[in-house]
Amino acid sequence: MTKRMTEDIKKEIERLVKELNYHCYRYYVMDSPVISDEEYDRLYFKLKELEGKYGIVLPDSPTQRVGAPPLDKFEKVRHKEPMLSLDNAFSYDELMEFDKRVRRLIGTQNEIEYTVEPKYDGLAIELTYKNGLLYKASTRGDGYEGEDVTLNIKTIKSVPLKIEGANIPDEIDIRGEVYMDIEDFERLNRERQQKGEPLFANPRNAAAGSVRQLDSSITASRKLHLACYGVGTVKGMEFKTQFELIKWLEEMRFPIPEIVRLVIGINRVIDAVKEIEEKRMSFPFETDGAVVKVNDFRLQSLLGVKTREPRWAIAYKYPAHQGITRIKEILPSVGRTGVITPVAILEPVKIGGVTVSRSTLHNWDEIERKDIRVGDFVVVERAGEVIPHVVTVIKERRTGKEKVFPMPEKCPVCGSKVVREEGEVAVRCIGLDCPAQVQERIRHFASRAAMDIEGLGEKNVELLYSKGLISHFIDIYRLKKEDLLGLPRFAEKSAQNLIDAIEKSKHATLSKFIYALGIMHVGEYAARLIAENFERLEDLYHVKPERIKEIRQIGEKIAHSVATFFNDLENIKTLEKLKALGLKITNPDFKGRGQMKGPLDGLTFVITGSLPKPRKEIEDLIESLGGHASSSVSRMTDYLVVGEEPGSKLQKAKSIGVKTVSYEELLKIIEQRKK
Ligand SMILES: NC(=O)c1ccc[n+]([C@@H]2O[C@H](COP(=O)([O-])OP(=O)(O)OC[C@H]3O[C@@H](n4cnc5c(N)ncnc54)[C@H](O)[C@@H]3O)[C@@H](O)[C@H]2O)c1
Ligand SMILES: [Zn+2]
Repeated sequence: MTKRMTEDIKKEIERLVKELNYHCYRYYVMDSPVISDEEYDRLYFKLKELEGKYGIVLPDSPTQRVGAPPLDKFEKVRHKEPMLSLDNAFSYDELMEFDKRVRRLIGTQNEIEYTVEPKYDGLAIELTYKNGLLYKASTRGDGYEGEDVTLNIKTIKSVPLKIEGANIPDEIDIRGEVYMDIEDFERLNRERQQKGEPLFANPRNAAAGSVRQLDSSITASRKLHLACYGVGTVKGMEFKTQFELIKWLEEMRFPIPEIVRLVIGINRVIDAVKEIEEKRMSFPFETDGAVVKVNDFRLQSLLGVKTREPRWAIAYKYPAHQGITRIKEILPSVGRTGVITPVAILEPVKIGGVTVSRSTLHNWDEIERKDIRVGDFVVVERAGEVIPHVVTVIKERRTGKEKVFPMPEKCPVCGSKVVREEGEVAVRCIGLDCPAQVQERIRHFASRAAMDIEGLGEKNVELLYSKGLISHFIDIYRLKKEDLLGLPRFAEKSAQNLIDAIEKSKHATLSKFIYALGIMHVGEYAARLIAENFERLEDLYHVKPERIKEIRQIGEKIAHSVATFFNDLENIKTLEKLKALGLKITNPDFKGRGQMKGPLDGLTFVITGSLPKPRKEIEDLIESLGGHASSSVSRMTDYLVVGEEPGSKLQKAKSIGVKTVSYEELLKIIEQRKK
């Protein structure tokens, strides 16, 4: 390699180190990152690769250290044993490699015993207890030295100030994660928005920011939680395994991770990793992965540590659901009810393996509150099937060229006046013949979850509408093949296909048909509930709102909207015309009128410990009476049903003020509510 090339590589490494160190500062010190974790990880791995390939490692490289040094405003605390980071695996193959490495280093062919726990996305904390009393709490800092945050940590209600029992060590350093539930994070951000304070990018930053400031009354107001999963130095006692440690922590009333699995062999590890991935969406807090640890502490010390991370553990990372990108433009989009929604067109960004290029901005109140401008860098979140949305703007990255996007005065499609009703945030086009609305209604009618007419998507609806062939969904059933032939995009075969698809759609189920009608507030789920309760379409004609409201889980708004629709004579005429055009509706979902509200309607229950009957049976009972049985305690929980040997859910429930009842009390509640 020429001298020139070596120079270039050195420069590149220096540049990466400098950039990454800036991001570490933003992330670990200021608790306010300006790039996404995925982007950070990409740069980090690039640096690591160059370092490995060319053997150039700068002393201040982020690959050589954990976190960032403590802030001067805090007293410093030296950790007796360093608090390390974790190595990452992004695939099951990488987990298998980890297992192979472990077995090779130990020198065994046998399967290894591992624990698998959710990876809490929060702030690592060390709690030192002397003679049973909480003596000091410190942050991880740079791994060797952290910040003294004892006063702040003491305000977290689930942190035991004292450990009691026959079996307690003289001194122990317990490690865990301080975190904030997603709901509380969102509430906090809403409050900050109202006060014009900067928003936190995610619950992790919010938790870290709440602990790493000097006013403990602020920490106390933040609803923080703790999950303990590890230990540093212990004097006067000995733990043999990770699982034994966790059991002891639980016994001593420390909050422990929601799930801790003890398994043998890497295949069972992968099962547990999958289990946590499935359950994590129902956790009230963020989990960004699962942590796999060699269970036996003797084997752990045999394996030892590297500069930054132990060799006996690895974090399997789940796909992220946040990313950071730039808003290229904002487009007002007119929906089928005339509501105009601002949509952000984004520079495409990969979030959890899916490319996201648009995101809803909901309404202009939201734009104003979050101060979102064209050209801004924003944190975008995509969770499950929900449409991606903007969490916050990264104002630090503004150049001054960003543009405010005003509320339109006219409908961008038909030019009609735009109104905003009293007490509503939505802006609506009031044009009766607004093509956008008409086309959206037709497109909705034909969409997969509704009448499922293949070939009648956005483009073709627009084409047929512009040719005057359809101006209402009823016209779909008047289309003839001759109408289509000769249109751009339609040849003999494609025209026949569309006609066939329309013919097929005439055999619809009532639930899909109700959904297809596009009645305000009636989504797929509500449509199904209605179909479960009304046998025939005609039974809905002139229905009273009270009758709809009797249906379990259907509220005032939907009941009113459905009744209004079916009491309108024009609408009934349309439905009759559709029948005359050959529409045949069946209702396989009908369950009879027995589906009315149950005694537990609207209540959420969680079960912990062992009860007189199998858990599944009790959950079924709750659900059959209209209640909801959930697997984890959150603020949404109404009752925690407590059996013998309850788990950590009990503590969680107590710390957030969820009511607890015994099995007998549950039965009493049911009896009382039946009256
Ligand atoms: N966006 C940015 O600018 C930026 C900057 C720096 C770092 N980062 C991100 O931070 C991460 C690296 O941070 P890190 O070094 O703190 O490592 P990490 O957060 O990936 O993993 C290590 C930590 O996991 C925690 N943890 C949670 N649950 C645990 C459990 N059950 N058992 C053991 N530990 C558990 C511990 O606090 C431990 O210190 C990367 O994902 C990176 O993307 C982002
Ligand atoms: Zn319009």
